[in-house]
Amino acid sequence: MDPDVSADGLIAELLDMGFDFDAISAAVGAVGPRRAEVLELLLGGSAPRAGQEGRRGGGVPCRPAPSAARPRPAGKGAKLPNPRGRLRQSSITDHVGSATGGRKESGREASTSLPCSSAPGDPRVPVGADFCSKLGPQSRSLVENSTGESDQMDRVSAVLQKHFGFSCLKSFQKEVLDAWFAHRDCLVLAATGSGKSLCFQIPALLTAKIVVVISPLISLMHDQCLKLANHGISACFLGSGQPDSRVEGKAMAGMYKIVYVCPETILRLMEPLKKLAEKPGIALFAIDEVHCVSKWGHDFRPDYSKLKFLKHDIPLMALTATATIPVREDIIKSLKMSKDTTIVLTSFFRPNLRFSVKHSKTSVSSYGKDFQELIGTYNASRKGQQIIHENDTDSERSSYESWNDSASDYEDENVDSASHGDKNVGKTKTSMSVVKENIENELDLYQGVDDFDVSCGEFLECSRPESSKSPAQSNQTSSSECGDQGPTIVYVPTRKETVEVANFLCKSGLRAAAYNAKMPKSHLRQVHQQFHCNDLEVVVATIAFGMGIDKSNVRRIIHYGLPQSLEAYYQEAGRAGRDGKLSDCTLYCNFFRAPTLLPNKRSEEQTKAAYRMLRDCFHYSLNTSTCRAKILVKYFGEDFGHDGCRMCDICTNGPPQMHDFKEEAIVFMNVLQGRSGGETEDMIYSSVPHYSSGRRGFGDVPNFRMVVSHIREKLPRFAATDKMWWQGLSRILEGLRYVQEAAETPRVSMQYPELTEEGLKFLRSSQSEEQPLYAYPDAAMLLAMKEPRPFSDFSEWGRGWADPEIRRQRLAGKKAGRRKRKWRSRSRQQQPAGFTTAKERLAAILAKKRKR
Ligand SMILES: Nc1ncnc2c1ncn2[C@@H]1O[C@H](COP(=O)(O)OP(=O)(O)OP(=O)(O)O)[C@@H](O)[C@H]1O
Ligand SMILES: [Mg+2]
Repeated sequence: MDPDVSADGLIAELLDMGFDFDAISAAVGAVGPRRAEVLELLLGGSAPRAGQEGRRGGGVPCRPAPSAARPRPAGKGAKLPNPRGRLRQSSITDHVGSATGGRKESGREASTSLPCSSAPGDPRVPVGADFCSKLGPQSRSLVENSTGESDQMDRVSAVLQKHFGFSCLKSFQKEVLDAWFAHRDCLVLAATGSGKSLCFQIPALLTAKIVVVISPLISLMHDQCLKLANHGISACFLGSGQPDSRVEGKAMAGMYKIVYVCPETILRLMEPLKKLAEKPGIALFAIDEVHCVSKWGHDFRPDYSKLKFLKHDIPLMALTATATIPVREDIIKSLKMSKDTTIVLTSFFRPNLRFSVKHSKTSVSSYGKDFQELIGTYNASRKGQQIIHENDTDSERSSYESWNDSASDYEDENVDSASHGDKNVGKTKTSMSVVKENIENELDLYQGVDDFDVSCGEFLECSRPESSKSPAQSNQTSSSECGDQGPTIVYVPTRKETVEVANFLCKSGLRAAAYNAKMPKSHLRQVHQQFHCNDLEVVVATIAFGMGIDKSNVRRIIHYGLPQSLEAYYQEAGRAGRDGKLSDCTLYCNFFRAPTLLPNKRSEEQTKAAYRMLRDCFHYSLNTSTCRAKILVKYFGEDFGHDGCRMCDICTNGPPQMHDFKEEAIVFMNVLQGRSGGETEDMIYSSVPHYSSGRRGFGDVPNFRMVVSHIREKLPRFAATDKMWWQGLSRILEGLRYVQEAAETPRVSMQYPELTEEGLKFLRSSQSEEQPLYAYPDAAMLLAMKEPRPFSDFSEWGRGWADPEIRRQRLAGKKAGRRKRKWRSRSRQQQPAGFTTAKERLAAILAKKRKR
């Protein structure tokens, strides 16, 4: 049992995990501030206690993770090899030499003690033994002659068939292995799900040396180790959270064929690694998800950038599916990869992924509408099974049972500009800043690998559990528990939302679970396992459940809220359809709310890059005319050969009608230029409120809101136009290079638009020429046109808002009103026994703390 902790500390921790305050207070009230019990209550009694692998009642039995929580003690032979010298580059002759004669010395037999069998396809055959019998003395000249090449491929094929059950390598995998055989560094840029892992796993089977894999997430390392163990390959992962220090010792003694290490840990392991390079030798350093090396990448991890020391005499293999061209250049530079590095580049296009984007407030109030289809899909596929959502006492009900339905509170605090329009600009802004602060605190970021430490990390090779199946089939076959629908991953931006959405889906009868970095490790481990066993229909996760996760039958990826970059989006979408079957990737986002959320710790340079990535992502969602797949692969520098994917919402629905924006463009640009809107003489630059205030040091450059307000006020025919519509126009004009952002750190939406030379030229020529300016309206413009909002309200509200006194009054009124509503709605709810006491107790604790 977890030790008792202080109540407020516990509350803070649980809030961090994303649980609702009221649910926490009720749970604490019921069982006292005891972490394990409170967690168990919040997780609906399903979370196993530390070290205990459990499963939810009624679910299909899952195979327990082999040795996941049961590290074996180190064997007697687990001594560190003789420390001598620096890392020396291995060569193919070394590999073969070791394979032929070095097996005994390696000390690895302690863990590869399974009998050598000549039965074809037996995964338990020690690979080195098989090679030596096959290759004999000729093996030393493998690189030099063509016979050698075919021998290499024979060996690869044998290993591939035996351990992985695949009949042949993909051509890019062959190229990568060729580079490794030729002892060259290699940068592998290949689509998600294309099979990059195999490129560094196979070398471990072709030599008696060790492959060291640097990987950013322990959940990912866990995933791969588990699979390798099932394929008869010993592996382990090392992290600073590794509870069993013996695993590290054994790994550094060469007892596992593949050692996964997080970048933080490898820096600490330099000395033991040198010894390992001496004996039994390191065949390869692989850096998976290598985009984390680059600070221009979406998941920059500072410790990755310290990996350049790996550039010793051992080949480097760096792999990623989501690196833009600048990121690739940065990777090569940061890792000091050699000049003759082989770059293996495949198409990033995933032809079986069907992309679409939908507008949604993405708040509690829209769950019902947005998840209706998903709920219907699973419920329909489980015809005959009882749908649970009406039965509160059912044992399979939500694992995130919350005692309050705080939807109304939530909505109060998340005023949505889409529904209230510009007249609520000020109101929205205040709420947004509150929300922003909360969300920033709740964002899951890969700051430390410990967050994701979900297992003990030793995976000894074992015979295949489902021997009749090929490993390639093993996670496709038992999808009956997900109906025939395959599981879904819902990605949400915050930890709180993981709990809220999972709770909602559970109440609707789905087998759903939340996953975020702050949740207890035992719970994360269980979710992982249930997901892989097809025991869960939906995992609602933050980015913590993203990179590298390989499950073949994921049929749907739903992003409920905008991701922070297109790289992250494509990476997460890439979890779908890894079996090649048609799968859906749907992004729900609020077209009316430009995202503003950025990671907390960042330099100015990173802030700019983060805004740029966020902007690209927002523009992707607003696109109405270009094939989604085309935009995505183009983002990664690929020229999309086809017209379109013929599957995404754009390809199937077609673009909207083009519109001639010339008139509006001239009005907008004239105002930017400080001239009249073209009609009324008094509509001059200086009359725009705050125009010449020089706010934030942008001199006379106008604020976007004021420009729009000015246009609407002065030109009655534009009175009903929406600011978002004008933002859309500014995006079109920015695309044409007629306007640009004057702010030094451009946000997602334009804030301080200014005319460019091109724009001036256009304005001049527009007076004489009749040329139209045809363009496709974007999704926000289309929506704004569908729901026009009158100007007068905005004008009054906006003006009032500009007055500090009025603003103070309004804010005070709004706060009081919100508090009142929240209190009323809470007291209306029926609280379970003990709630009042718990609340009082908590209030007293918090008050006491505050006093101190
Ligand atoms: N030669 C092959 N033939 C058939 N299937 C293969 C082959 N190589 C790999 N696969 C399968 O492809 C799937 C995806 O592999 P893997 O996880 O290595 O992809 P990845 O490229 O690393 O993707 P991501 O970028 O998302 O991490 C795996 O289930 C693997 O078994
Ligand atoms: Mg991978």
